[in-house]
Amino acid sequence: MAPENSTASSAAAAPAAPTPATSLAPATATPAPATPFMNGNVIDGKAVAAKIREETAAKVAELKAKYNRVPGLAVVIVGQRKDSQTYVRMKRKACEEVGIASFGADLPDTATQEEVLSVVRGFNANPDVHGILVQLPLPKHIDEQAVLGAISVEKDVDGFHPLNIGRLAMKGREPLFAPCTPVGCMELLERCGIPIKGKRAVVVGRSNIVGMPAALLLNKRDATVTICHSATKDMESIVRQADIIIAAAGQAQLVRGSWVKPGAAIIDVGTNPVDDKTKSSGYRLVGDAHFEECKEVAGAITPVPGGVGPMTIAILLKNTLESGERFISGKLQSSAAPSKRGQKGALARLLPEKEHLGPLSALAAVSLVAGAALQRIVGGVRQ
Ligand SMILES: NC(=O)C1=CN([C@@H]2O[C@H](COP(=O)(O)OP(=O)(O)OC[C@H]3O[C@@H](n4cnc5c(N)ncnc54)[C@H](OP(=O)(O)O)[C@@H]3O)[C@@H](O)[C@H]2O)C=CC1
Ligand SMILES: Nc1nc(=O)c2c([nH]1)NC[C@@H]1CN(c3ccc(C(=O)N[C@@H](CCC(=O)O)C(=O)O)cc3)C=[N+]21
Repeated sequence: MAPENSTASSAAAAPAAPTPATSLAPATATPAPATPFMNGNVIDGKAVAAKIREETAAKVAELKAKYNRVPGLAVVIVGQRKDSQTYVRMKRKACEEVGIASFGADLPDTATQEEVLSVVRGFNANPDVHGILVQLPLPKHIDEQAVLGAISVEKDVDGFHPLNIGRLAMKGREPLFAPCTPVGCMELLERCGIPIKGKRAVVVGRSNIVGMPAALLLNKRDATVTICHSATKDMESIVRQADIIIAAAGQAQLVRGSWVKPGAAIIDVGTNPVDDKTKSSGYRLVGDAHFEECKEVAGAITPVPGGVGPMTIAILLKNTLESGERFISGKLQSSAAPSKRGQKGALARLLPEKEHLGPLSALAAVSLVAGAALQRIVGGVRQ
C-alpha cells in the first residue's frame, strides 16, 4: 500500500511525463517518479533549487529588459568564521548566476556594533540595494537583535526583522519576507505534491531562524503544529504522530527510524559535521534525522547535503528578486537616510503593504506607524 503521505498517492502530485508512442521502453520499466523532484522517496533539493533559480533568473532578465535595472543584494559578514565565509561566498556566487547585483561588506572580528550598524544604514539608504543579509552568528560583543532590527523592513530578505516575524505569527497578516530556510522547507513540500492542510506537523527546534518560523508557516498553511525543544519530554511519541516532520535541532541523527510514522514526510534542516577519516576534509555533513533508518519508513525524506541547504540560497535569491521588483517598479520608494525619516516617512513606507494585507483600518495604520516610530526611538537610544 502506498504510504499516506507519499507523493505517489497524492492528488496534488505533478503527472508523470507521458511516454511517447514510439517509446522502446519495456512494459516493465520502472514507473516515472511522481514529481520530477523525487528519486524514489528521496526529495532532490538541488533540483528544486535549480528550478527556482532558473525562474528567478528569467524574472531578473525581464526586469532588466523593462527598466534596465537589476535587483541588488548586500551581504554583510563580520569576522573570519570559515563556515560563514563559505556560505557568504556561495550566496554571492548564486547572485551572479541569476543576474542579481552583489554588494558586500567584510568587517573584522574587532568591528564595533556602531560600525556594523553604520554599514547596515548605508545599505538601507542605497537605492541599488534591495535586500540586506547580515550573516549569523555575529561575534559575541555585538547585539544581534539590534543589528537585525536596524535592517530596513522592506529590505529584510532574510525575514528576521521582528515586524516580519510578527506578521508571520498573526492571522490575516502577511510579512514582506519570511525566513529563507523555512520557506525552502514549504517549497519542497509543495513542489513535491505533499499536502500540508489538515496534516499533523511536528517541528523539532524553536530557533528564531528555523524552528519557530517553520512552525508559523506550517500553521499559516493549516497544518496542526507541535513544536518540540530541549525540554520536551517523550519527544519520540510526539514525533510518531506526525505526517510532516521538520527536524531543526542541530543534533546529528537525533530522529530515528523507529520514531517515524510510516509514510510521513521528513524535511531535515540539520547540517552537522561529523568526523569521517575517509574524506579529505576529515568530516562529512549529516542531518538531524538518521537518514538510512528513516528512509526505510518515510514516504518522503530530504538528504543532507542536497536537501534543504540549496533551497535556503534559492529562496534568498527569490526574496531579493521580489524586493527588487517592488522597488524598481515603483511600488516602494527607496529609503531615505534613517536620520531624515519622520513619521510621514514611516507611513509612506508602510502603505504599500496594503497590497499584501488588504485594506488597513485607519486605527491599525496609525498603530503600525506608532510602533515603527517607537521602534526607531528605542533603536536610537540603544545605539
Ligand atoms: N540547511 C540550511 O539551510 C540551514 C541549516 N541549519 C542547521 O539547522 C540546525 C538548527 O539550526 P538553528 O535553528 O540555527 O539551531 P539552534 O541551536 O539555534 O536551535 C536549536 C533548537 O533545537 C532545540 N534542540 C536542541 N537539542 C534538542 C534535543 N535534543 N531535543 C529537542 N530539541 C532540541 C533547541 O531547544 P531550546 O530552544 O530549548 O534550546 C533549539 O530550539 C543546525 O544543524 C544548523 O546547522 C540552520 C540554518 C539553515
Ligand atoms: N543571516 C543568515 N541567513 C542564513 O540563511 C544563514 C545564516 N545567517 N547563518 C548560517 C545559516 C546556515 N545556512 C545555510 C545555507 C546553505 C546551506 C547549504 O547550501 N548547504 C549544502 C551543503 C554545503 C556544504 O557542503 O558545506 C547542502 O545542504 O547541500 C547550509 C546552511 C544559512 N544560514
